[in-house]
Amino acid sequence: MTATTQPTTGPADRRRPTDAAADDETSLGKEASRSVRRRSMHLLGDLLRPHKKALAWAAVLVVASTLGQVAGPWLVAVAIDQAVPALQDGSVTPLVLSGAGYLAAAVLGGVAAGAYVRAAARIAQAVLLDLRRRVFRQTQRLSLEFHESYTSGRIISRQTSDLEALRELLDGGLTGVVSSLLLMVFTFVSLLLIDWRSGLLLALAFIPAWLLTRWFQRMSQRFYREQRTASARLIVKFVETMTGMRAVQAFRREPTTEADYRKLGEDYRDANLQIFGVNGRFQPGLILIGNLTVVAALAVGGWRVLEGTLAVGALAAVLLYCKRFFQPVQQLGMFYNSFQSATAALEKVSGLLAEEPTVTEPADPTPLPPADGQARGELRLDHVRFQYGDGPVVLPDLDLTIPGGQTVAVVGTTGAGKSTVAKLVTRFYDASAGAVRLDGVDVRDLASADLRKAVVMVTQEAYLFSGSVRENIALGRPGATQEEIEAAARAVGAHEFVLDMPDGYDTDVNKRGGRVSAGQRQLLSFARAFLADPVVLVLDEATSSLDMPGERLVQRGLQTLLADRTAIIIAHRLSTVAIADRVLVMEHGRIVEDGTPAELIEGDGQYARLHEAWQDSLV
Ligand SMILES: Nc1ncnc2c1ncn2[C@@H]1O[C@H](COP(=O)(O)OP(=O)(O)OP(=O)(O)O)[C@@H](O)[C@H]1O
Repeated sequence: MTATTQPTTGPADRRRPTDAAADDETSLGKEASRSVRRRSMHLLGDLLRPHKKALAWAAVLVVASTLGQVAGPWLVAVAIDQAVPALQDGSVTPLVLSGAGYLAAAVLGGVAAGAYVRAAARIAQAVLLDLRRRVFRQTQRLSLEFHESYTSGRIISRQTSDLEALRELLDGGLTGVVSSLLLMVFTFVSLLLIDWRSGLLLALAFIPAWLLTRWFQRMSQRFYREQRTASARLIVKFVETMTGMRAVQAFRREPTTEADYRKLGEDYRDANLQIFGVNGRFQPGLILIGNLTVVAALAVGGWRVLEGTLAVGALAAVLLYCKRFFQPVQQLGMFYNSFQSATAALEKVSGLLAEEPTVTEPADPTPLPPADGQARGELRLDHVRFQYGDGPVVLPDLDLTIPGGQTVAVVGTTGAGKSTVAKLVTRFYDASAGAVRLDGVDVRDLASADLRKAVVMVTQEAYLFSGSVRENIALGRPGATQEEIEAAARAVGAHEFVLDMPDGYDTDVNKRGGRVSAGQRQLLSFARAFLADPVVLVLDEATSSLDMPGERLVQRGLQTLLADRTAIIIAHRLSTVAIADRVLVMEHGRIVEDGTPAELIEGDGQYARLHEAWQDSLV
């Protein structure tokens, strides 16, 4: 399909506002923002559900490691306030016990922290693998309509940079966030238990820290969205330019594309700078609040020690706790960055995953009538009306019957709707009204496997997958034997040049058929279609990229391919039209002429004029 590999712009972009289309918005409304968040959370829940047990184990480990950490200052307080005085009284045991306790807490904390990191990593990797697969499966599942509006660059950025952002968060960030949060809570509770007045002081200091964090959250959420959008646009531009490199160079578009790319690169840089600007205020702000709190705790605590209302050891523990409390806050701030970027990524990925195919599989498919010696492959377009999304009507009312076995050539001015007819017959799109029927069965009622077997489309692009020539032909019928593959290649006239290739049928065609000419690529795709042996064949502009000798070669292959099956050929080349039983001339979505090539040439319509001009061009 041309459309799946070439990003479209223009009309496609103003069509159906897809769920995923929202991902280009940088500032969403409140309601939209909430629904996007709900959608992301739902996806996250869905991804984590299979790991419930592992998550519970990780939670046990993180609690154990945090307990190990907060026990330290408390044991210091015990040592100073109780063990040291006991030592002065001649008893060593309390000091030995608190020392041993400190050691045990440190070992427990360390071992549990290590096990937690490993457990969390296992969950994270499993979730990422699951998500990667889901995104890939989804992009294949979605209809052509989606791919024509959601550029391939955007899908690439979903699968790469967005999943990368999630990986960064899950790999390290999330582990850190959870243990940091827990450490803060445990530290605060321990402080309250040791000296509730200092606890209140800390709670007071937490107010400006909280306000600062909220400000940071708001700003960075916006800037991270902008950053991700800017990064996606940059990738889209890059992919578009690379996939359309021929057109870029042919039309000397390099300066324009470079200017566009530079502008997008600058936008990306600016978005990043904004993030750093916010970070640059948030981090030092928190450090300042943390240090001021320690100073205040020391001043108040020192005074109370002098007064005799606070023990020296308790003061030491208070100071350690105050200092420690703000360490995770800082860490949280740092993790918050990757958290933000991962949330934005998750929003976009969940948008993609929430898309539903517009062409759906019937719940209760109708089988095609069995072949009973009668000609099969009758196509009927029953008062078909069609428009792309909510765009203008492309086909107002197309009523057409193509008897089984007939070869129909469709010609007409550009934009007349010829390719649209092909897309409806192959059910890449569904009619907006009316129906397309194959042997009397509405194509919407056919199982997609049956439809794909019965109707095959060969496009101008004749896409070859990386792999051998054999594999590429065999795509027509998986499991075909070497003899069948060769027979198909022979039938369409591809066998000879395949044998001339370095490894014959085992030659790797490389990506996009780099080693074969356009005509040869076309013949290989004919062989693939021949092997598939469909009842209906649709050829979209199949010969338009060929030179004359190449065309003659393809022409012969084409005739073999068309024999005994219904065929719709959308062609600009009148040489292809000549082999058709019937010609349809289309204009503005309507059939304006319908007849055999000879009849139309005899007449004085559009086709006669086209044919005359073509004849003149040949002399
Ligand atoms: N994916 C799409 N989204 C929105 N509009 C589309 C899409 N594809 C085609 N159109 C519009 O539908 C109309 C018919 O297009 P179509 O491709 O069927 O014409 P065509 O006769 O095959 O033209 P050509 O000979 O140039 O290939 C055009 O106006 C085109 O702009």
